[in-house]
Amino acid sequence: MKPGDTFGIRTRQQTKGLAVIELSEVAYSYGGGALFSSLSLALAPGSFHFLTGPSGSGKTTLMKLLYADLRPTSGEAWLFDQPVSAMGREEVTLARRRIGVVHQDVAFLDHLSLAENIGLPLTVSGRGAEAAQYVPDLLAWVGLSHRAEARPPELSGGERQRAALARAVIGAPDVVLADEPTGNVDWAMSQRLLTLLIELNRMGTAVLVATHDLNLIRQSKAQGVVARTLRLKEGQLMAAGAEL
Ligand SMILES: Nc1ncnc2c1ncn2[C@@H]1O[C@H](COP(=O)(O)OP(=O)(O)OP(=O)(O)O)[C@@H](O)[C@H]1O
Repeated sequence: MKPGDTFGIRTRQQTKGLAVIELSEVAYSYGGGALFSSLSLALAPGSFHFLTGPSGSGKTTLMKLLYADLRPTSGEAWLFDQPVSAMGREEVTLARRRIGVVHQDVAFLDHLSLAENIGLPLTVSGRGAEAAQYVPDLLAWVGLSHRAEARPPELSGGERQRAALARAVIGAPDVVLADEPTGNVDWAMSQRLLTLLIELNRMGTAVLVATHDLNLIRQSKAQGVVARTLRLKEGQLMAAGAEL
């Protein structure tokens, strides 16, 4: 596969309606040199991607472009078939409700309980009744029912990561973007998180996981996941190969 290839994801015209999120020949710079000059990637509904690459290669930046936290310097990003360049703040906010993000540095509101934190994406949008309905199920799904009333500072690293995943999916997103979701946890916990992500994907959610952990990617294959692994290096996105 050549650098710059779009991984079978063709051109924008051919993919219209086939991607939940798409980047088309996107460039990005923080102000110095270009981090990316022409990146293309489309996440099909229900797809599973891993994103690897050396530290500083731009994985977090790429994820921010995928949920329109950053806007491309040139090229176009599409959220659910809408070009981000034509979207106002309100439209981006609405589109983001369909995207669950698990950040590298998980942040919670420390004065709220874990249950309240998980329900927050719904309660802030006036859907408190739904939060009350779904939070217990989500706590059970991630194995944290017994920690519902705990404050975030009391949680272990693995508990925080699982809670972050529960919070990311409470709005039933079409796609989940997880940045190093297993960064600070041991192998058993990272397998548990991977299993949760696989379950989500089997229910139809598109998933993209940025990770340094090649064992995690191998493990997903052992669990029968059909995942595409991309490697970001020197501004180029390539299919990862031999090392897996
Ligand atoms: N807000 C910012 N302003 C300026 N430069 C930034 C900013 N955020 C990131 N960078 C730089 O952009 C490059 C890519 O950073 P990014 O965090 O996207 O990489 P990464 O692959 O996610 O790294 P890691 O694996 O270490 O988390 C790095 O050189 C980083 O220093």
